[in-house]
Amino acid sequence: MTASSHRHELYTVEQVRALDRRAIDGLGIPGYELMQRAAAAALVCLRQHWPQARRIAVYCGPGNNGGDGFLLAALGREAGLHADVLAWGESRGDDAMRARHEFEHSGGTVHAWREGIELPLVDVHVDALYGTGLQRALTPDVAALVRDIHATGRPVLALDVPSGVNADTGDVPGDAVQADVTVTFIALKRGLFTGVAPGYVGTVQWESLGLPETLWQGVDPDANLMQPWTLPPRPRQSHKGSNGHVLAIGGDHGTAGAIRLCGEAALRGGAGLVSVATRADHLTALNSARPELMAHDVNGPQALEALLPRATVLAVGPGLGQGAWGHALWLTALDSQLPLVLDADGLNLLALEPRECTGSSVITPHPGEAARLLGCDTATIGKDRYAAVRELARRYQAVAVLKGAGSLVADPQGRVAVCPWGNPGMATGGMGDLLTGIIAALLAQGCDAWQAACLGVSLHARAGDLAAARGGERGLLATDLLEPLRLLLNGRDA
Ligand SMILES: NC(=O)C1=CN([C@@H]2O[C@H](COP(=O)(O)OP(=O)(O)OC[C@H]3O[C@@H](n4cnc5c(N)ncnc54)[C@H](O)[C@@H]3O)[C@@H](O)[C@H]2O)[C@H](O)CC1
Ligand SMILES: [K+]
Repeated sequence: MTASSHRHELYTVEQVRALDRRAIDGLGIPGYELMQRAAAAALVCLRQHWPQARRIAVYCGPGNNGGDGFLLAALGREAGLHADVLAWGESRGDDAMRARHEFEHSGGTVHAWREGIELPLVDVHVDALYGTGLQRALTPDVAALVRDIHATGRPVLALDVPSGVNADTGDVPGDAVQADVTVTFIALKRGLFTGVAPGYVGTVQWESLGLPETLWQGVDPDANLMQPWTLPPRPRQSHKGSNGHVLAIGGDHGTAGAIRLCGEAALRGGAGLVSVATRADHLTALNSARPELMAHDVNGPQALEALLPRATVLAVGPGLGQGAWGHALWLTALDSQLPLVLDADGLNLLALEPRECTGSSVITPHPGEAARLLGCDTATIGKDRYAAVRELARRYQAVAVLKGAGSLVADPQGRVAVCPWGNPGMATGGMGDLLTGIIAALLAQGCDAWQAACLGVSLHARAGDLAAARGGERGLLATDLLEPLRLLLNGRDA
């Protein structure tokens, strides 16, 4: 493996510290050398992104993140940049203090930052306040500094982690630096890619600090970033029966749209046949809107059971409701032991009547549904999305998709994949119904639950990015994703 193969691997802070230790104790590279390499890599990154920058301000915190900042400022001065350094708190630790002294001995001046002082007018602000050592919300004074930095309107380069972001979970307990670029060292921290963190990191640039491959031997990443991929082209002799039959179940009175979106997404996702089991009063609308869907009036479990023999995959929940009708269909679907995707009210019913799912099942909760499924509040889910998605998969013995910025996929064995695509325009009604249909379609085409969930989440999010790139995020509708989805599914997005 080359170092670049770590570009998609995500690690916990504890693992990164272990890699740190391995470099220092195992490879004999002093911690200070790592700091020097981090500073040099950060300066290269700064010059790449802002080649015209002449003046920088570096805000140094008390630990080694601050140490990186002092050395970056010293190197910047050597390279002809004007570097203002403002330090918050006394430097702790030999390396950080040594770095501060190196900056001062190079002729630099460290200004003690205190609340209310005027920030220097610069081209780029460098955030070297906190990195992986952040343990709690920023103190009010540092939070005020962060707001002052944002108020200047000048770009921000964050060293290793934007200060205020929990590098392990992606949670931001208070304020945090809003970076344009985050240059992160040695390994990608998993917290940079999920929860609220994606809104703070800007462009993430990974720097290996030139450490040898041996460093990573025996250290398995905690999670992996999804990469663009799609299904291989269809065999020429395909026929509609060879790509499965999705049966979408839902659409109680007044919520026909959800199950229609799910059914249509299953068609666009490549399923050979798609049927919809729903209320009688929706059939006309469904047939006229999308005649390729086979719409069935099911008034109860018996009517649904009559449809099951022809189905290969179930999509259960969009618009299902939690009344007697929906509950009876939900129970029949789960008892069928067919591969299934559970979403929306299908998940709310599961939270009320918890049970393990069959082998090939995928559950797709947003944070609120996840909270109900785990018996906690939504804030707890956001505090550690990795723990939440792993618990969902374990408890329900299904592949779990925890939706939201940086959607996560976990299997019951604890494997986790992170989606690096998607945008705020996708936070609108119907997007979840689409995802359910896409995942069902991929199951119907032979993907196992893990593949179907990962590919479905990535295609859905990439389609959302393509659609937003065309017309903007505001006003993005679920149906806007259907055409880009088809392009991506067929590898035609380039
Ligand atoms: N392996 C690598 O990736 C390298 C990491 N380097 C840099 O070192 C930091 C980690 O340094 P550390 O001293 O452990 O912690 P921080 O500098 O992030 O934090 C400083 C210190 O502050 C205290 N603290 C934590 N949270 C708060 C808070 N909310 N309020 C006040 N004080 C707080 C705590 O005691 C911390 O220890 C890493 O990010 C990299 O930038 C190496 O230099 C290069 C290789
Ligand atoms: K930082």
